[in-house]
Parts: sequence; structure tokens; C-alpha cells
Amino acid sequence: MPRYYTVTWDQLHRDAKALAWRLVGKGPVEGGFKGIVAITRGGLIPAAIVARELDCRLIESVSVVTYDEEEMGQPKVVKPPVAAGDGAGWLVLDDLVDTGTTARVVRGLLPGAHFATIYAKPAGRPLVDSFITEVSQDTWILFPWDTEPQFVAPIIKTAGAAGA
Ligand SMILES: O=P(O)(O)OC[C@H]1O[C@H](OP(=O)(O)OP(=O)(O)O)[C@H](O)[C@@H]1O
Ligand SMILES: O=c1[nH]c(=O)c2nc[nH]c2[nH]1
Ligand SMILES: [Mg+2]
Repeated sequence: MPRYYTVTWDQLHRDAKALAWRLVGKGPVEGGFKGIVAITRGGLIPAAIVARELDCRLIESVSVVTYDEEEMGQPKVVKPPVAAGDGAGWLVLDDLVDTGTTARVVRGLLPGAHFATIYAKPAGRPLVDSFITEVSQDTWILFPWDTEPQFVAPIIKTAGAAGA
């Protein structure tokens, strides 16, 4: 049973802006990166936020499907990036790196790119050039697009034997 780390829209926006700050000056030219490649779907909203902050208008995507909910499978490239060449001068963005499987596949397609994620787990961390927050490998990150606020029972009703 993994532990969960719940990310709200506010926190995601703050963390994506922190990533944008970290990426300033990391592009190959004074104007920054040539463009952003979003790894869909999870990288789409982080890419939109970072693109706004870095004033980047050229957005490409690569679609890699690795998970069905929390179940991991073989990574499949559903849509390759077409506009980014070998990635030189481009920024690749994803929401997180976990085992590094997705990042490894995209690095194979875009070896020249700068790789960034908002969140990183230890196994995938070596595969990204920039990230903001590290969580433990046994933590499952719950993103705001996968969740909704709901009723939670009062602590006293769920504490059970621990409180007796
Ligand atoms: O480092 P890894 O172990 O490869 O895991 C990280 C990847 O898994 C998730 O994508 P997912 O395959 O769930 O697709 P999605 O972004 O379309 O939801 C997440 O958005 C990353 O892209
Ligand atoms: O929503 C997600 N949270 C995670 O922690 C994760 N790891 C791989 N893929 C993931 N998707
Ligand atoms: Mg993804």
C-alpha cells in the first residue's frame, strides 16, 4: 500500500512556477529555450504554466503511455515529437519522474534536450536535469486532475484501537 502525497491546484501552480525560476538561464540562447516538448498527458499543464513564465510560444508534444492508473506496463510511444529534431535547445517537461522509464524513452528520442519535472522519486532522479520536489519511492503522487475534494470521516471515528 503506497503512501499518498496530494497536490492541490494551488500547490501545483506554485511548484511549476518554482521550476520556471530554476530554468531561467538554462536555455541555450539568451531568449531561453527554442521550445518546449510536453510529455503528455501529465506534462501538459506543467508545460502550460512554465511556457507562460518563460514566454515560450512553441510547444511540441510526445505521448508516452507507461501506466494504467497505478499499474505499470511497457512504455508505448503513441505520438513521437516531430518539430524538435534531436532535442538540442529544447526543454522537455513532465509532471514527475518515478522509475525513469518514460524519461529514458524520451531521452532516447531527444538526447540533446534539457529534461525537467516538477516532482522526482529517487529511482528516476538521475534522468532529469532539473526538478523541484523529491518524494520517496513508495509515495504515489495524487495530481489535482486525478482527484476531487470529498467527505472525510472525523478522526475519532477512524482512530480505532489506536485511540482506545
Ligand atoms: O518514471 P516513470 O515510472 O515512467 O513514471 C512517470 C510517468 O508516468 C506518468 O505518466 P502515465 O504513463 O501515467 O501517462 P499520462 O501522463 O498520460 O497519465 C507520469 O505522467 C510520467 O509521465
Ligand atoms: O499520478 C501519478 N502519480 C505517481 O506517483 C506516478 N508514478 C508514475 N506515474 C504516476 N502517476
Ligand atoms: Mg505521463
